[in-house]
Amino acid sequence: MAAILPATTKLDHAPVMIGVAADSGCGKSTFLRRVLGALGTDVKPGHTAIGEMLTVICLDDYHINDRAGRKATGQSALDARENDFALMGAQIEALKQGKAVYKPIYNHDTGFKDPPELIEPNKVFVVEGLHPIYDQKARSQLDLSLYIDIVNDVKFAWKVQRDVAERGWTEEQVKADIQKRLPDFAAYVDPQKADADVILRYEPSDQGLPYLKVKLIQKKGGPFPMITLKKELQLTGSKPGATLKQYDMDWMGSPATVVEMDGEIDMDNMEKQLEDIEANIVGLAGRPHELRDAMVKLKTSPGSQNGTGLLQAVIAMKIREVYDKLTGR
Ligand SMILES: Nc1ncnc2c1ncn2[C@@H]1O[C@H](COP(=O)(O)OP(=O)(O)OP(=O)(O)O)[C@@H](O)[C@H]1O
Ligand SMILES: O=C(CO)[C@H](O)[C@H](O)COP(=O)(O)O
Repeated sequence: MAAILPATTKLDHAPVMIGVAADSGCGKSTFLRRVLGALGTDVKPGHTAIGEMLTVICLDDYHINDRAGRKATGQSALDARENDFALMGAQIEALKQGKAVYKPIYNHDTGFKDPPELIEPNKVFVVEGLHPIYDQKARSQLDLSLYIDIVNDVKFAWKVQRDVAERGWTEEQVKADIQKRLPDFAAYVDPQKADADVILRYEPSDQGLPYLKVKLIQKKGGPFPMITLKKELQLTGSKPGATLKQYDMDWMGSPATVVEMDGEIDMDNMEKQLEDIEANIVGLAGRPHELRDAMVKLKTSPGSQNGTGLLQAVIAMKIREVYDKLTGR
């Protein structure tokens, strides 16, 4: 079976490719729901989520070995040597050219590789996983790349909360698992944040965990259409309140403009506070109250009260802006 098929479908524009790099369990599902909302489309859940406008490719499918194979090599799935970047790059390039591909499948339930599946052309592809920006070939096909940068203390707090409550792990086991992944994460995943167009970084709040300080780090002169703030904004109400501010910084050698939110929206006064935030943002390019409405719609999803949800919703609207610009929609 050929891994790449000739172009058959005539799209009226080249597919738009969005790369989302993040460690596993970092909230990509929630983020993708926000992107679907901004594009006004939906996908059918399945191994590969596919809709009439957008297809989500999980790059775990390009793991070379199955779980037992990795045990034999002694290498983790984060290790570049465990991922077929040549095939990944060739298939992302083919999809960008409007071709169909037979993409491999890595089955997380069984730990085996399943038979390849046919991926047909679509208007937008989100390629998400550990390494969308790692290899030059795949990276060069992306119209926009996002890195979700979660500092270890935050990752640890979330994982403990989920794995201890829902999966029967002890806190020590969660800690050991994170520690085991750290060297390969630092070697193969984390460096991608230097090359991403936009970085969403989660740190502990100045008021300490569980509150968060979230930074939207927008590289200057790149494909991400930047937002700025009219002024610094303080939101009061229930603890801890929130501060939104903006400043410039050097991000790993690139000049960047950062919009930061530290703290939380008062959920009893959510709509009003979101209106104040939305009115204070310059360059959002949305419909009136779109940000407020998107946040209210997903208010029970993780992060909807803090900067993770707010700035994910902003990025989702920006993905639509990039799509509109590239396709003349
Ligand atoms: N913004 C957030 N604020 C707080 N907790 C979060 C946030 N995003 C994710 N989490 C935590 O992480 C867990 C995983 O989130 P989610 O289900 O969206 O990730 P995922 O899509 O399974 O991860 P991935 O696809 O990256 O493996 C949630 O159950 C929640 O505990
Ligand atoms: O980091 C990961 C990406 O999701 C997984 O650990 C990797 O894909 C291996 O999967 P599994 O643990 O199911 O064998």
